[in-house]
Amino acid sequence: MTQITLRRPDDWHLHLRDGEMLRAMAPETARHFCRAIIMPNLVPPVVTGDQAAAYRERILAALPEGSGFTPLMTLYLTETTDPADVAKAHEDGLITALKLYPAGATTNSASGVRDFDKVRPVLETMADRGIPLCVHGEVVDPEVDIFDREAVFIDRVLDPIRRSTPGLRVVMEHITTKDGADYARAGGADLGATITTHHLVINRNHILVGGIKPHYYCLPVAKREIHRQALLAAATGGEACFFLGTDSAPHTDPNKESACGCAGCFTATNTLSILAEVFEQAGALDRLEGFASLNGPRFYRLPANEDTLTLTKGAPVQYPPKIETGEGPVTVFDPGFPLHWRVE
Ligand SMILES: NC(=O)N[C@@H](CC(=O)O)C(=O)O
Ligand SMILES: [Zn+2]
Ligand SMILES: [Zn+2]
Repeated sequence: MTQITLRRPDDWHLHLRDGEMLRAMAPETARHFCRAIIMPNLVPPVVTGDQAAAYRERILAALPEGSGFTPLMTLYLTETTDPADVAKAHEDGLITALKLYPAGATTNSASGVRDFDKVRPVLETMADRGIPLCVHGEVVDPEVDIFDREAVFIDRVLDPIRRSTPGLRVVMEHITTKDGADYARAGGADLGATITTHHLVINRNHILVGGIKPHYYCLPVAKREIHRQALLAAATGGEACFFLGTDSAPHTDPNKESACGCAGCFTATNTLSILAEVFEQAGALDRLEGFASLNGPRFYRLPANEDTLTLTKGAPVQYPPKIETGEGPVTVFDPGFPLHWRVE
C-alpha cells in the first residue's frame, strides 16, 4: 500500500500552552487535526467556566486564517471546584471534560487533588450528566517507585473512585503500562484510554542508555519494552476503548536540557507520519483510522469528522527538528527511524 485515506483525526490529549507558545503551537496541531481536548494545566490553571471561555478565545485567535480547528475545552479539577459551575459550563457547550491531576504528579499540577473525598460532589454531578473525567493516573507517594506509579494508582485511586461513583465516565490519559491497558479493556463502555505517539516508540532504555535524553523524558515516564509492546498491541488491536491522545507537551529547549528538565515530549508536528510508520510495521495500517479518527469521537459521543486526510508513502519525510517560538525553540520528537508517510 502506498496511500491511505482516513477520516480527519482528532487529538484527545493536547497541551497548547498560552501566549507566545500558544501562537506557535496552535498551527502545528491545526494543520492535521480537526479537534483536540485542550489540557487546562496553565499557570494559573483553567479552573472555572469563565477561564475556559477566555482561554478558548485565545486559542481561536492563535489559529491560522480559515482554520476549521475546534478546541474542546476542559476544566482543571481542584478541591474547590464548584459543581454548579461545571454543570453550567457543560450545559453552555463550553467544556467537554474535566481533568484530574493528583497534586504534584506532573507539570503544573500543584493545584490538583489531594483529598479525593473533597471532589465527590463534582464527580457525582459529572456522572449524572455524562461529563468525562480525564485522569493523569500516577500516585505521588514518595515511597512508590516512579516506574510503579501508574499501576499503584489504578489499585489505590482509580478503581475505588470508579466503584464509588457508578456511571462516571473516565479516560485514563497517556497509559504507559500493560496494567493500564488491561484495566482499560476490562472497564466497559464508560472507560477509555488514550495512548501517546511517543509511548508507542520509546521504552525506558531510549531515555537512559548511552547518555540521558531529555527530549524523551515525559510523565508518566516510558516503561520497560514489555509495556511498550502492550501499548502497541492495544493501539493496533482495533479495540474501541483505545484512542490517540498525543500528549504533545512543548517545553523550550533550555527548560528540557537542564539539570532539572521539564517532563513532556513535543510530537504534534510529526505524529501522523510516526503513527503510520508504527502501524505499518505492526501490519495494522488499516487500523490507524480507528485509533486516530473513530474511537475517540465514539467515546466522547461526538460524530467522526466528515473530511479526510491522506498519507502517501515515499522518500523519507522532512520535518523541522525544532519549532521556533517567541519563548525559544522547541525540539520536535525524534522517533529514531526514518518516516516514509507524508501527510498530503
Ligand atoms: N506529559 C508530560 O510529561 N507533561 C505534561 C503534563 C502531563 O500531561 O502530565 C506537560 O504539561 O508538560
Ligand atoms: Zn499527564
Ligand atoms: Zn498531558
